[in-house]
Amino acid sequence: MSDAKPVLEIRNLRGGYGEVDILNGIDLVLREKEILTVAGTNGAGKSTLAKAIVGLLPRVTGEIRVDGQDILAVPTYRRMAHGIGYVPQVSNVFAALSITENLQVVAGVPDRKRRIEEMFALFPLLGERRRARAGSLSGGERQQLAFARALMSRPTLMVLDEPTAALAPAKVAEAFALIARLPSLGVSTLIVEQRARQSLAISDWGSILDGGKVALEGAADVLLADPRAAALYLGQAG
Ligand SMILES: Nc1ncnc2c1ncn2[C@@H]1O[C@H](COP(=O)(O)OP(=O)(O)OP(=O)(O)O)[C@@H](O)[C@H]1O
Repeated sequence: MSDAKPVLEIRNLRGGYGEVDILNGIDLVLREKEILTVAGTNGAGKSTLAKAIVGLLPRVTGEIRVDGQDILAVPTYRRMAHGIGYVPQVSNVFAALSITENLQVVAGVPDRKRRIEEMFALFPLLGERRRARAGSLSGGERQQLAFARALMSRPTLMVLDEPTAALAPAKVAEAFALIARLPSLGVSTLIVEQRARQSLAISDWGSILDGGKVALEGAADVLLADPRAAALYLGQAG
C-alpha cells in the first residue's frame, strides 16, 4: 500500500436494484492522485459499484467514505459538493447544446467563466469548436466533452464507467492517455473497465470483481503479471 491519503474508502458495500444483491460486500481503497481499475467478468457488478458511489443505486448498505466522510446517505445531486465527478457510460453530454453550453449548465461551479477557459486550455479541440453542437462531435470528441463536464466542478475523485466502451478502437489509446493525466490535475480516479489490461497499464491499483465481491486485488503491475488474473479475468495479452 502507498502512504498517500485515502480519498475513497469502501467497506462491506452491499446492495442492488430489486430484492437481489448485486454487490455482496465490497471493500476497496483509492488514495490521493492514484488510479484504481475495477475489472471483472460481465455482470460482476462493476457498473453497479460506480452507480453506488455516485448515489444512483436504489438499495445500498455499508460505508462509502470520501475524504473521510461517509456519504452513503448523501443524495446524488449533493455528492458533487463532496468532490465527486462522474462520467457515465452513455448519455454523458447534451447533444442539442453547444460545447460551451454543455459546460455552462454544470451546476455549482464557482468562477464558471474561468473554469470553462481552463477546460478549453486542457482540451484545445473543444475550445476550437466551442460553438459546435455536441451532437455533431465524434465519439472521441464527445468523450472529451464528458470529461470536461465532469472536471468543471474541480472534483477530487473521478468515477469513470467504462470510458472506452463507446469509442472507435483507434481512439481507445487516446482515452487512456487522457485518463493517465488526471493525477497530475490532482484528481484520484476509479475506472470501471472491460479493457482490463489497458486500464491496469495506466493504473496504480486494481480490484477484480467476481459475483459482486473482490476476487483479486493489488498493485496494477502485479495483477498484470498474475497468472490467475490472466487466466480468469484479463483475457489474452496483447
Ligand atoms: N437497472 C438495473 N436493474 C436491474 N438489474 C440490473 C440493472 N443494471 C444492472 N443490473 C444487473 O446487475 C448485474 C450487474 O450488472 P453491472 O452492469 O454492474 O455489471 P458489470 O460488471 O458492469 O458488467 P458489464 O461488464 O457486462 O457491463 C447484472 O446481472 C445486471 O443484469
